[in-house]
Amino acid sequence: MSIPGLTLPGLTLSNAPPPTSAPSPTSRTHTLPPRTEYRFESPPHSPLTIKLLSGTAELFGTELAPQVPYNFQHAKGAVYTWHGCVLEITGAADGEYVAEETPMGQYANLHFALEGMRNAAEMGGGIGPRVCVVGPAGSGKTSLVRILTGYAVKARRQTVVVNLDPGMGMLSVPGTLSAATFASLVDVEEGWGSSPISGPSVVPVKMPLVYHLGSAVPEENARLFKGLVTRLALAVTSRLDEDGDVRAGGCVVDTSGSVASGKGGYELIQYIVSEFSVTTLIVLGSERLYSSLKQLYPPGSPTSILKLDKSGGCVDRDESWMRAARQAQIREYFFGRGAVTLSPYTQMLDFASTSIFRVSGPATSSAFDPGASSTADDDDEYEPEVYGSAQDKITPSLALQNSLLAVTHADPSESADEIRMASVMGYVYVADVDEGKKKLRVLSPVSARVPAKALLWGGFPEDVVDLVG
Ligand SMILES: Nc1ncnc2c1ncn2[C@@H]1O[C@H](COP(=O)(O)OP(=O)(O)OP(=O)(O)O)[C@@H](O)[C@H]1O
Repeated sequence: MSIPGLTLPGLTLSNAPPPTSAPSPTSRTHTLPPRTEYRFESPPHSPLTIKLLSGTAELFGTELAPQVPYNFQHAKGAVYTWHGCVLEITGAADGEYVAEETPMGQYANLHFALEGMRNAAEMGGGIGPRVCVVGPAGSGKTSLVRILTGYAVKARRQTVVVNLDPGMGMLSVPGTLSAATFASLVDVEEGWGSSPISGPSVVPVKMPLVYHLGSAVPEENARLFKGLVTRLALAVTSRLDEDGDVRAGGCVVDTSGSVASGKGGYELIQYIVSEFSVTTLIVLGSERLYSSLKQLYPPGSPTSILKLDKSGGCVDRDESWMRAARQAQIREYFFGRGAVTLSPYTQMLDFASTSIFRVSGPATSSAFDPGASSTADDDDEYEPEVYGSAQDKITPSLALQNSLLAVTHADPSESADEIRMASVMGYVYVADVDEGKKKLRVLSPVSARVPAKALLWGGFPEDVVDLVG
């Protein structure tokens, strides 16, 4: 047990420890005193393996099972211990050290405060805390959301996690916005774990609701972003309203660092807070942001603001690191990871039977204007580019090769805006385009025919050139 008084359901069921083996010659051990963490950066091409030999430890809020090797490749992270532990590390690290100063005490206190709100909600039949984490890029927002989710699961809560940072996907590919209820263990190695559309998983899978934003930062597509935020918020709110198991758990929303940059007077943060009726706004790593938001949400407003320390372990990731991480996430979506190897399904599609819509150009419909009443639309300094309408049905060409297509729930006959705003069933990868035979060879994570729905192409994430040989 990492945190006194909490139990971790399901761990032994999903991660049975293998027989203990003698340490390999390349391995080393680290003895961690209580309340310290082992921080590591694993290289892109060889795994760093961490095994808990004794004591208790957790990675971003999820407890490590004893004697189980966890593999990390092209990853940065920290294993924290409340009561002390011994770790066995195997493989080369790009960087590793044990840190004594961490904000984990603050994060645990926040968890207990949220538990208090959840208990009160349970007693009164109301909805639990709606938490939103904001801060600059690399300030540790996603890590904190994972920690809060892991602790909520340990406390036997069900919490809805919402990812509004399209830079990396949650239970999906990059370029998406998504929401999922976490009632079971969060995957230690894989971040958020697997969704059913990408095959079996060692830990229980979560069913995400996914939308295709198709850009890396919300401002590139601010209007569409708002529309999708509204749709996600409606879905999450109705889930919280209707599902008694989830209601008290509330939700935790992760955001993109770009919305904290101050452009437009934090208009997108205000939009998110209002759509999700956020009760608790957590600011990480920026005094300026905290001070500005305090003016927007003074004491007595329904949203309370809390500033927490950024972990000294948070590391900046340059564009080439992020690009490699995105490509790895897409590869895992189709092929799985580590022991869970998936067999994606290849199929041929006739040009005539596909309805592919290019994502580009300004949104034209006046009906699609979810942010029209927003004050910042009048802000002269803030002129977000409005791209993203599903405008033209295209004839497949070589330009599609190596790209992802979002398979939406929309029928091709629906309006351009409905198609653009539709939720996504999953993604297929265009492995080959034969313009002569008018056929596409696509890779799909499930062995079923690609349904005759509207497919979206373009934008972000970038092409993955060597996904299939
Ligand atoms: N305590 C820690 N020790 C080591 N690495 C850490 C620690 N906390 C976070 N990191 C790493 O730092 C990087 C940035 O953290 P994180 O992704 O949580 O930040 P973020 O604010 O969500 O970033 P972005 O806005 O760019 O998505 C990640 O690679 C994460 O794994």
